[in-house]
Amino acid sequence: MLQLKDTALLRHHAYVDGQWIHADSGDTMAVTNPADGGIIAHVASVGAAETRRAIAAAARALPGWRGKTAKERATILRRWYDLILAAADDLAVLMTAEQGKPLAEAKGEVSYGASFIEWYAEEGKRTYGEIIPENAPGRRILATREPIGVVAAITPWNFPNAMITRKCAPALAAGCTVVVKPGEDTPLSALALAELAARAGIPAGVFNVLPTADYVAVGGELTANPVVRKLSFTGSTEVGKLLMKQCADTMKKVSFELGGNAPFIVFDDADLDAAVAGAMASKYRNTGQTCVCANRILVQDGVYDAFAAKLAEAVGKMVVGPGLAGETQQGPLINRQAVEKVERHVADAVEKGATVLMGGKRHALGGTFYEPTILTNVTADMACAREETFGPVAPLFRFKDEAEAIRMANDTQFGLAAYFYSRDVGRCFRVSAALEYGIVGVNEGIISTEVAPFGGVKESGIGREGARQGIEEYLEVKYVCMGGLG
Ligand SMILES: NC(=O)c1ccc[n+]([C@@H]2O[C@H](COP(=O)([O-])OP(=O)(O)OC[C@H]3O[C@@H](n4cnc5c(N)ncnc54)[C@H](O)[C@@H]3O)[C@@H](O)[C@H]2O)c1
Ligand SMILES: O=C[C@H](O)CS(=O)(=O)O
Repeated sequence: MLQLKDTALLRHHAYVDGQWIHADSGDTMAVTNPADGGIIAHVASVGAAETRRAIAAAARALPGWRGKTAKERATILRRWYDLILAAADDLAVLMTAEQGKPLAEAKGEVSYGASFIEWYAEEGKRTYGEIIPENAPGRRILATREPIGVVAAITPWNFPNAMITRKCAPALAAGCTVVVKPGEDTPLSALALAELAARAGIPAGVFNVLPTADYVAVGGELTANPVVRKLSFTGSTEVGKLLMKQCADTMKKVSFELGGNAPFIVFDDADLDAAVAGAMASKYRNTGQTCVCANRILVQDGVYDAFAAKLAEAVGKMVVGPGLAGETQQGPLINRQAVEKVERHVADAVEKGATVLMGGKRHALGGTFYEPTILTNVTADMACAREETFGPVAPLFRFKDEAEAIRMANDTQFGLAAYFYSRDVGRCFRVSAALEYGIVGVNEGIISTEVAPFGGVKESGIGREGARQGIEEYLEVKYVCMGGLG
């Protein structure tokens, strides 16, 4: 049984139009703890009909919500922010229980997620328009920014709190209303956010949450319903492509935060201890299950052996265990399929000539636990070079010079995050300019923050979240030509 201070945060129903509702069919889905496979809760699993009602509720709530001043919306969002921080311990326990990440990481995610609400409560007051010098006498030319309307948000399991607030905070601040479909593995974090939104005074219909195992039906309604004017999706590139096609018939505005294949480059002029610390943070965060995890570690020949030895020493100290256990630094993978993908990548690499320096097999804890792993002598023909492993595997590649490092780093259809370590300032500017990615960490392994524009290029996505840019995704520009002014 989950140990919560505020048991009302554990919700089992969908949240539609300010009401907690069962699925029309009575269907529920089990939410399991990846650490032990135990069932934490049974949650309503809704379908297309409930989705239509949620969209209709969001449409009804839109005039009242967009009709508030940005300051009035900011006051309510600020209350939501304060309530989330006050409930951080419970929100972290819920998150670790359903997703598996270590409790310390879960607490970090709650703060990170809340930071978007704090940031956009203020940004909503700055959605300035323009008065443009008229092109003819008797006119005033205005360009205003207006909320796009009803927004659909579809979010993943790996950051079950922050991926929701990173979308909903700018959307709500801009005056939009939102219908959220969270990942089916992790609905509890989303439903707890809905409970706190209600307590904060976010009006009925403004923020709706649809837990479901039938994501095809719910997603199908969200992408086909003409009342929905915007889809914001975070998840795999494969699903992103499908949803983009489904949105085409109603010409929705879309933004996508998709898969990655991050290179992590270590030049021979790098501070190797800093590079190891950065690699540990980037690679093994959330057991390697983040879109910006280092997926390929490229090390220049002259420092390859020294870096590998230092990394192995650090990895060997990691504590693997259930996320709720205090000392845990690496938890379980989300499910059996995730473990099987990691096993497939390791087996493929070894078969093609890679060496297992550390780990390389399921952890003695069983279940979905996997040993933190380092592979050496990895080459571009291996699956882990082309696909997102999404697990605790650090594949080390060799390169000779800067030109080869850049060519290897860019040799992918993905373009979300890239990292490199160097103490040569000229190299830092050259390489960050040459890397085909939306995000570049220079001598930094953790780069995500609400103040910066987060997003990918190529097949890693469209649009940005966070920063000034993040609210633009939920606004439309209206040009008003005011004539007859004499
Ligand atoms: N770029 C980012 O910011 C970011 C953040 C987190 C995760 N991701 C990516 O997400 C992937 C892992 O997350 P995941 O396994 O949840 O991804 P996923 O694409 O399988 O699922 C993401 C969401 O889409 C829903 N979904 C899946 N198929 C659908 C369909 N046919 N119709 C409607 N909805 C559907 C799921 O229920 C879930 O809510 C990785 O590729 C990771 O890189 C990217
Ligand atoms: O997994 C994707 C998330 O966007 C990672 S982060 O928390 O934004 O770094």
